[in-house]
Amino acid sequence: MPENINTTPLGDIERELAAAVDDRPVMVDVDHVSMVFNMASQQLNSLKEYAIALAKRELMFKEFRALDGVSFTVRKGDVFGILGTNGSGKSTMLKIIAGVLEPTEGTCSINGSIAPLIELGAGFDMELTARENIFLNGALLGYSKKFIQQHFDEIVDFAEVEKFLDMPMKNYSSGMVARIAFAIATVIVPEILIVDEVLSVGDFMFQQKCERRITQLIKEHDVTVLIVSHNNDQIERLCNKAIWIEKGHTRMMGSAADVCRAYRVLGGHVGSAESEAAVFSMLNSPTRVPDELVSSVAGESRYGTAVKIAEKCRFAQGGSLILASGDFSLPCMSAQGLSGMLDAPVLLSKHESLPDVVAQEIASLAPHRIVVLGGEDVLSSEVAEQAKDAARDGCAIERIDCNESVELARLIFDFGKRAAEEDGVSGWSKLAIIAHHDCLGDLITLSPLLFNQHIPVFYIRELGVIDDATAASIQGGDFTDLLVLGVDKHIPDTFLAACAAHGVKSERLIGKNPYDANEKINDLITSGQVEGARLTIDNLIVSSVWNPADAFAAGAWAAKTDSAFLLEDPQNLDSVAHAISYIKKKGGSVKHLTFLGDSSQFGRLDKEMLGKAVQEALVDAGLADTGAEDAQPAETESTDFTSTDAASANTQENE
Ligand SMILES: Nc1ncnc2c1ncn2[C@@H]1O[C@H](COP(=O)(O)OP(=O)(O)OP(=O)(O)O)[C@@H](O)[C@H]1O
Repeated sequence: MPENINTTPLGDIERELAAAVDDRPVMVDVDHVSMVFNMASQQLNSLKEYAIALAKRELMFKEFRALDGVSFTVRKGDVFGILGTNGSGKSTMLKIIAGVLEPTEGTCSINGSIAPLIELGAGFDMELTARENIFLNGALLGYSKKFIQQHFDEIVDFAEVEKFLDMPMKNYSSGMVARIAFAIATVIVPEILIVDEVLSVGDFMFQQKCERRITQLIKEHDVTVLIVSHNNDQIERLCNKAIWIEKGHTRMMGSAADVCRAYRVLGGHVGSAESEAAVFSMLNSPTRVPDELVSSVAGESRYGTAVKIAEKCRFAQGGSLILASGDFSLPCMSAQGLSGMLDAPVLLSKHESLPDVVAQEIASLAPHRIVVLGGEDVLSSEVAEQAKDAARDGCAIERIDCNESVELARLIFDFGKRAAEEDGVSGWSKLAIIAHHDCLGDLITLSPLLFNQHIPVFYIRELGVIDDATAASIQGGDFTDLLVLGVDKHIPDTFLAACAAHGVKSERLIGKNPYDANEKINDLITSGQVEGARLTIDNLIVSSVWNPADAFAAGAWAAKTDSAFLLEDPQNLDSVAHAISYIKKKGGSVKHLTFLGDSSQFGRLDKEMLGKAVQEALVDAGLADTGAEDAQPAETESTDFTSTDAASANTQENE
């Protein structure tokens, strides 16, 4: 678990505690419970070492506070969820409620019979068969032998283990153990059912069966249930109330929907307390996001995404096409300027074979020329063949034959120079970029400018080392300006001085962190500082820092749709808070968001939060209504954040 995880309360815990008072009987009353474990402070490798240390009175203990002053009340019929990241104290809390542990401070009162499903297999002897264990475990839970005999078939039926009854339980999977444990514990109708772990180890079908049984116990018998689960959706589905415990502290308490919502966005995520407060406040803002404000573009893979992007760009048929490897980012970034010069889409391929979706797009674009970026090690000759087969007859394959990114970038520049002369198109910009390999995010952010202004990108070989051929290309008279992505140790001042001697002015672009650099570059793009270019930002293309490959080929699309890139790490609250404040700072100029990638990159709430920031900025700028009368509670909000086509509407508008 990250160390810098926040533990301060979110929302008003006292108010929630007061609000919890109603007429239903209190079944579980947890009052300022703390649990302190004593742990040996030095590492002892054997019992012998332990005994010696104890005898010598050298054994030092340090206290570990697994729970710190936690209070809550569970009333009859409540289904109460406990959320928290690993090691936050959830199981300890349930063990205290089940009477397995005595709290160090505070009290825990229980009113009714409990069926605890806490430590799976705790009541089983793994050497015995399942049949024997059903009796053993039943006895431990206080059931008579006769009662078990009467309910034996019911338990076996529910657990679906009939065929394995006479097999020792040591051969059972954890899911099968969970099935039997759940079946035994719920064969009687307890007043309080405690469910830990069980719902997360069984398979999906069994989990659903357990959920149905729990729902039945609640509806038909008014059973009170406490559930610990890592599965947010499960807690939200089953529970009416929830508490979020983090490192033993209560972070939030309230309706399961509210707590799960906050946990989804903030739980286990790192970031400063200020960032978290900003994100939490946006999460709770009642602003309604109009459907058309947010869309997504996602193919089934990076190859499919690049195709979708190319489709949105509406490139003319019969032109040029650039084929790059989906595994190497640097050539893709170097290709953005060439892509702009030739008005050619960049499509991505695997090394050994051309993905079908790419072959189809090549067929539909019917290019007269395909520029293959890289040698045999980058894209195999089979790929080049398959691309040629997919294209129309007579399509020329021109390979820039080099397997190494630094040299390949330089050769792309040479290729562009020749192509501009031969095709009579406007050639390279007077501005070049030199970058350190780790500046991928910066290059993605720059890619609309690279496309729009035909800017080449060169790379350094290693820390402080610039190839002679690269230096010669930069200083050879084609450029007047150099944008430097990297600090002195990457690209030394001595090199910049040599460039100046050749009439090439340089400027370094350095951000405090990737998000700051992202903002600085977007400011540069929109400032008009780069000669001939003042791009506007209507649309922000939000790309996950974890999956930049989706953005490898998106420069053309961004340039053609007045878009800029916003790089975000949805699990890093500093990044999310930065994105929110950046959008707000743009003061209504951003009118649309397009998220790159599927729901594994950005969840519904991630999209909703940035969508709210855009909408609020538009309202503040007088460009949109508050929509206050439409505002709906968050959980019933109707916005569908999965639509994928607002961006293509956007493309049409802008073309
Ligand atoms: N008997 C014990 N002695 C010492 N430390 C303990 C003991 N039981 C639990 N802990 C510690 O207390 C903390 C809370 O543990 P607990 O099992 O309650 O967390 P949890 O939220 O249920 O975690 P998980 O989601 O991983 O199951 C952990 O750091 C754990 O190592």
